[in-house]
Amino acid sequence: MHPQADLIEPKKTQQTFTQQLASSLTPIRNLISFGTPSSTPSSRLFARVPASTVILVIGLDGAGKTSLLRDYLSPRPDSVKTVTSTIGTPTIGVSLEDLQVGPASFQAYDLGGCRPPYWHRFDEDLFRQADAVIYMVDAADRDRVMEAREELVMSGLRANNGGMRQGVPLLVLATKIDLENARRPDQIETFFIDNVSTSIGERPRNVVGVNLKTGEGVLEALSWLSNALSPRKDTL
Ligand SMILES: Nc1nc2c(ncn2[C@@H]2O[C@H](COP(=O)(O)OP(=O)(O)OP(=O)(O)O)[C@@H](O)[C@H]2O)c(=O)[nH]1
Ligand SMILES: [Mg+2]
Repeated sequence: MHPQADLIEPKKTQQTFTQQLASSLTPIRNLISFGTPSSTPSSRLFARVPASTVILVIGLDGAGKTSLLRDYLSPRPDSVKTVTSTIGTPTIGVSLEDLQVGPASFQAYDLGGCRPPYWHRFDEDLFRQADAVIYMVDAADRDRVMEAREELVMSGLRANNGGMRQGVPLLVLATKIDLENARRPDQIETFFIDNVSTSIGERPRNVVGVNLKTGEGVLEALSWLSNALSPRKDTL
C-alpha cells in the first residue's frame, strides 16, 4: 500500500489544462518509453514507486532542472525529451521536459518570468497532478530567491483549487551550493519551509543542498524522495 495513501487527497476528475496536455503527449510518451533502458544508480531508486507516479521537477529558469534529469536520472542524455503542446483559449504554447524512469515520470517545467496571469492556471494544474514535487532553487541567485518562494507558495501551495494535494511529498533542492555566494541549505530551509509552514501544511518535506556539477547531495536527496513514495517494507 502507498505509505501516504491515507494522507494524499485523490486527484480531481475534472478536465484540466494538464490533462489536455497529457492526452496530447501520450503518443509521444509511448515512443519515449519504448526501448529506453532505465539503469542509472539514481533511477533504480524509483523502480519500486507505485505505477504512473508523476514527479514534477519545477522552479525558476536556470535552477538546474535539466541538469538533474539529464545527468542523474537519465540513462542517456537523449532520453530526456522536450515536448510542446498548445492548450487553452486563447491558445498558448507550453513545453516541458519529460523523462520516463520505470514506473515514474519526471516532468520538468519552468516557473516565473513575465507571463500572462492565465499561465498560472497551468502551473497550478501541474502541481495538482503531481504525486511528488522536486522544487529546485538556485541557492546562489540571491536576487530571485523571493520570486522563487512566491511562485512555490502562490502556484504550488496556496492556489484556489490548484496547488499540491495534501500529503504529497515536497523535496526542495538547493542547487549550486559550490558557488561562493550560495545560501546554506539551512538558510533555504528557514526561508522556504519554516517561514511558510502554514501554506506547506502536513506533508513529508525535506531540503537538501546539491552540487549538480559533482553530484554531491543528489543520492541523499533522491533516496529520501524514493522512500517517501515507496511502500514500506515493514507493511508488506
Ligand atoms: N556551479 C554549478 N552550476 C550548476 C549547478 N546546477 C546547475 N548548474 C548550471 O546552471 C545552469 C542552468 O542549469 P540547467 O540545468 O540548464 O537549469 P534549468 O532549470 O533546466 O534551466 P532552464 O531550462 O533555463 O529553465 C547550467 O549552466 C548548469 O550547468 C550546480 O549545482 N553548481
Ligand atoms: Mg532546462
